[in-house]
Amino acid sequence: MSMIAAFYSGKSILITGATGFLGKVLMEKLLRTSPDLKVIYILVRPKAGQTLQQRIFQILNSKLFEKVKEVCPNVHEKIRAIYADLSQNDFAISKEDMQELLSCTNVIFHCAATVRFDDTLRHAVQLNVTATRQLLLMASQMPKLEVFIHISTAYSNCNLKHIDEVIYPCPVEPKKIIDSLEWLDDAIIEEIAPKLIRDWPNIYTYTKALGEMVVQQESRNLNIAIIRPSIVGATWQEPFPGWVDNVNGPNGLIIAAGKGFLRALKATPKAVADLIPVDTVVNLTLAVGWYTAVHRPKSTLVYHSTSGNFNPCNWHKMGVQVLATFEKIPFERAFRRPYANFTSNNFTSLYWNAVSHRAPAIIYDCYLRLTGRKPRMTKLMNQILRTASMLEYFINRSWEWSTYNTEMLMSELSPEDQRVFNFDVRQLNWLEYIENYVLGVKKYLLKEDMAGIPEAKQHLKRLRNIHYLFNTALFLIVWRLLIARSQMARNVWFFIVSFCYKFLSYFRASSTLKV
Ligand SMILES: CCCCCCCCCCCCCCCCCCCCCCCCCC(=O)SCCNC(=O)CCNC(=O)[C@H](O)C(C)(C)COP(=O)(O)OP(=O)(O)OC[C@H]1O[C@@H](n2cnc3c(N)ncnc32)[C@H](O)[C@@H]1OP(=O)(O)O
Ligand SMILES: NC(=O)C1=CN([C@@H]2O[C@H](COP(=O)(O)OP(=O)(O)OC[C@H]3O[C@@H](n4cnc5c(N)ncnc54)[C@H](OP(=O)(O)O)[C@@H]3O)[C@@H](O)[C@H]2O)C=CC1
Repeated sequence: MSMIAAFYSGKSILITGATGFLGKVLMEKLLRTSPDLKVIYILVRPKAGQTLQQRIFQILNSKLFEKVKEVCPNVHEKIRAIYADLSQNDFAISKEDMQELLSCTNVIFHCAATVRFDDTLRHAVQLNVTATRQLLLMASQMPKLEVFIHISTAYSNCNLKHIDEVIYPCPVEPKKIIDSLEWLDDAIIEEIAPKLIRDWPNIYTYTKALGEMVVQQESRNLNIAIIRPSIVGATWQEPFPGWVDNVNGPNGLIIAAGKGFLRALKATPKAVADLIPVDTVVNLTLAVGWYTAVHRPKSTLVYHSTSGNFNPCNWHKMGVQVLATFEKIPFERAFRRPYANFTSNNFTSLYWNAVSHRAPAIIYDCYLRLTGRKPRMTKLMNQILRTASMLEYFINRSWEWSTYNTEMLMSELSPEDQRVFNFDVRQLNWLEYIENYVLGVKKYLLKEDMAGIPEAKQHLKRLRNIHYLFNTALFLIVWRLLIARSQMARNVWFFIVSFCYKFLSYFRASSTLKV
């Protein structure tokens, strides 16, 4: 019997961010491995015209939850959705709901965050710092609480090269920032933001670092642990390989490359691509929840959920495998044939952007205009290039994350727990994982049918022919223009023609001799 699964049985568990990528996989694994847990409270807000109930219904009826229903048929009864907006005071939770949460919760998983790199400082602080503080305050009023797990990011200290499993202080106290945001107006906040974030690459990583500091300062006598995942990718094994559901991180770029929009990326090929499958992060998170509740470490432990020092893969290897998978399982209706170049050189990157990205977009938009349609490619290309430039920081550097706590925990697990809650990425086969990842992007994000693969391959062949035709025509036009204007070009042309003629004559003569 798994000790971890047994620990969660009969428990009332509160999850924030349960509608997000990580939160869904966490909820799924909990319900599948501990179907007799008491209840999972999830703090949800209505979104995109959907009520709370509609959102939960959609999640629980998705493919991700198919396996759960086999072991936990009453899965709908196990989930209790509570209306909450984490950017509001007291999370806008009703008094009755708050009372229930305070009196019943045994375990908290705090996953909610704004993960946008370009969010406003005010909103990012509200979500990633103030809401964390508020949740800790709530936690301190929960008599039955056994453990509080805070999900941070391995990049919260990405201004350092070597990162230990400790909480690093930020130059400005989170409390001071929270207080000043109360009276400063938005324009001033945006003006001071770059000065505040200093050598952090964006507001997201900076506010996640502040969030960790808040956890340390407000921990009181709570039993807390922090998980720091690196770049969270599609599922590796559970509940099935390749599941993914949003365009964050590598996902959007894989789509852009597979559809032939993105053909070059400013990346350092040898830099470590520190991807970590989402199910690995979830397994570690659940194991940490159990360990922290049962062993009650004296201080707040930080666990790195990274792959680089266990089983490193670099961007070159990853890119090559992504491209190889596009050959086997192409995406439908590609704009151009998938091809990608990683370059770390600024000039080359500018060149590729002009020639491989902007020029084809402009030509295609001209074609759309001429055929009476609305141009859209330049706008889309600008969006992709903006996204790629926001991710550049992370694909041009390598970090070293120490993993003492993660390794210690691995050795504390029973063989059964090591199997059921496997977070040992040494066993991960990158080539297989990336192939499943790309397949998952096609199936679950793009919702493309596998039956369309032959047609997609045909489409790519047509694009290749168009490409050859275009290049030949371009070459002939340029050459014709050159010959018309330059004596030098004419000389070269006559030299080539006479050389070919002589070669052919010699070849003919020697073949006649043999006969
Ligand atoms: C020789 C060999 C060579 C071989 C070469 C082979 C090459 C093969 C190539 C293959 C590539 C394989 C390797 C890839 C490298 C991956 C690097 C990953 C690094 C990740 C680091 C993460 C570290 C930290 C991890 C963490 O700790 S946290 C998680 C990370 N957090 C994020 O990733 C949020 C980012 N995002 C935003 O920050 C905002 O999204 C924002 C972008 C500002 C837009 O913002 P905005 O312009 O306002 O646009 P939106 O309104 O958001 O969206 C407007 C429209 O664009 C869509 N769209 C939103 N996003 C994205 C996105 N990404 N990608 C695409 N589309 C997106 C959205 O669907 C909407 O479409 P629509 O609905 O209009 O149709
Ligand atoms: N994805 C990654 O690569 C990495 C993620 N992380 C961390 O993991 C955690 C989860 O990330 P991930 O699942 O990818 O992110 P998502 O963006 O997929 O999910 C974010 C979750 O937070 C919720 N949320 C955001 N704002 C509010 C609000 N005002 N009120 C209530 N809920 C809110 C979202 O709800 P809604 O659905 O309503 O928007 C959603 O459930 C985060 O803490 C992130 O920092 C760390 C490293 C890497």
